[in-house]
Amino acid sequence: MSDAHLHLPADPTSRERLAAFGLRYEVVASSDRDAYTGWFRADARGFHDAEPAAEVLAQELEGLAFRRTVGIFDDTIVDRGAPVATVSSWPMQLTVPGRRDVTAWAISSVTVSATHRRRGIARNMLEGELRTARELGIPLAMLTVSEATIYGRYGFGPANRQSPYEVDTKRVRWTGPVPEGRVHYVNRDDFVENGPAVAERQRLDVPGEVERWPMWWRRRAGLIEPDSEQSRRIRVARYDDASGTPQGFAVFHLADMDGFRGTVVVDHLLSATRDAEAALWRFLLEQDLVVKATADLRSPADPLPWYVDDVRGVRKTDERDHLWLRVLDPVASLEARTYAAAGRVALRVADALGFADGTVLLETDDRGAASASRVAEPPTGVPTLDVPIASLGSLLLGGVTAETLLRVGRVQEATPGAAVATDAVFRSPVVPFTSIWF
Ligand SMILES: CC(=O)SCCNC(=O)CCNC(=O)[C@H](O)C(C)(C)COP(=O)(O)OP(=O)(O)OC[C@H]1O[C@@H](n2cnc3c(N)ncnc32)[C@H](O)[C@@H]1OP(=O)(O)O
Repeated sequence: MSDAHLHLPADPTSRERLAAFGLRYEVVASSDRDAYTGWFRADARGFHDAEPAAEVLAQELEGLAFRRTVGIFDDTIVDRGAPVATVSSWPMQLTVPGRRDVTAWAISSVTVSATHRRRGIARNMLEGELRTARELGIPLAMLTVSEATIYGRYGFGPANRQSPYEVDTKRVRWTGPVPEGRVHYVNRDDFVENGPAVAERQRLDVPGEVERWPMWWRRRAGLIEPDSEQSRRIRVARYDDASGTPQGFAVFHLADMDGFRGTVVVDHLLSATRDAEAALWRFLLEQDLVVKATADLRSPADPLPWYVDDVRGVRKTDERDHLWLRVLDPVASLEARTYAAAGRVALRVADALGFADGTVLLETDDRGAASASRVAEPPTGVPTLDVPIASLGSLLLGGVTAETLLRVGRVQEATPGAAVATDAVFRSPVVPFTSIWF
């Protein structure tokens, strides 16, 4: 990863606009320990988290230094060391249909202090982020969100969904495959050591998957505060294939153990092969002294119900938006993925912020390769769809059809049948999913 994003100054347009309200908008360098610490304190406060413990803070200061951290400062407040707004961002690979990836601008830690809300600070920060990404030549931005009502106004559209599951483990019997490899208990360090290679083999399988960073592994394994009660509860099981290569991990803990009728809480299940996925689920569902298994953050298309005899023993307890995408360069974003069929479609993109406004002609061949170009007008006879920028983000990974967006008024047909023609090209066989928060 280049570190150009760490050195680019804060976006001048937002800097000027925020200065008019007496606010300083600045990149906080990780080398400036006091300011950097203040930024992390403000970030935690913005999400109503506890003040970070010293040992956690020390690790965050090192482990998240690959991110660009931006703060907005109000020099008139008492606690001037902490910014009144935070955002962090970095380039990260995003998988798109066709087992390909594209560099996207990941945005995280968006907070505005409770004392400074609803006066346009987030708007300036987000618009600044988008201009920064463009300045760096990055074709799209992405985030996982706390609320679904915040980011549409900046041109982000929901691109995939996530679900938690609950299994009545006494009710179901495993009917899925029983692979040849083995499940082993391993210590938590093993997940940090061998997990990244497994994730790297899995990443391109599913559109919407993203890269992970070293601290993610340590946090997931409970190694940030290894001696806390919560961390000590974490167990890790690894699946090795018949040749002994690690192909998957289940990170889990046991809850509600009173009366020996516990719950297996699956914190993360990672698998590079179908065998690993099946073996790990079987291991988790067949625990003794347990009556329930729960797993948060799984794909709404997870095969879990199909592994067991009584499909009603597996319940999807919710389903909601997860990854949101904001296309900045429609040509590069559309050309990054492959397509289901040969075809020509014109997309008249409306983008109030101007990044992607205009018409793009997408031409795909029968191998799925695409070329996209900006055109003044859609060529005669080419199916043409009017696409607000947020809807382009929703369509990109194939997580929703143009036909659905047409029904609900989130795209319009400029030529009759354009939605069906778009879907014929955009259709993707793998339901997009992002298996982490960032
Ligand atoms: C990727 C991530 O980090 S997701 C995490 C987002 N952050 C959080 O959830 C932490 C708690 N919330 C906050 O810190 C703040 O409320 C923020 C960052 C969401 C918004 O900050 P503000 O500075 O108050 O937003 P700002 O004043 O710029 O408002 C911009 C617009 O968003 C709207 N808006 C702001 N927050 C919300 C919200 N939570 N729900 C719905 N609309 C909102 C405003 O009404 C305004 O609308 P308009 O464009 O129609 O005028």
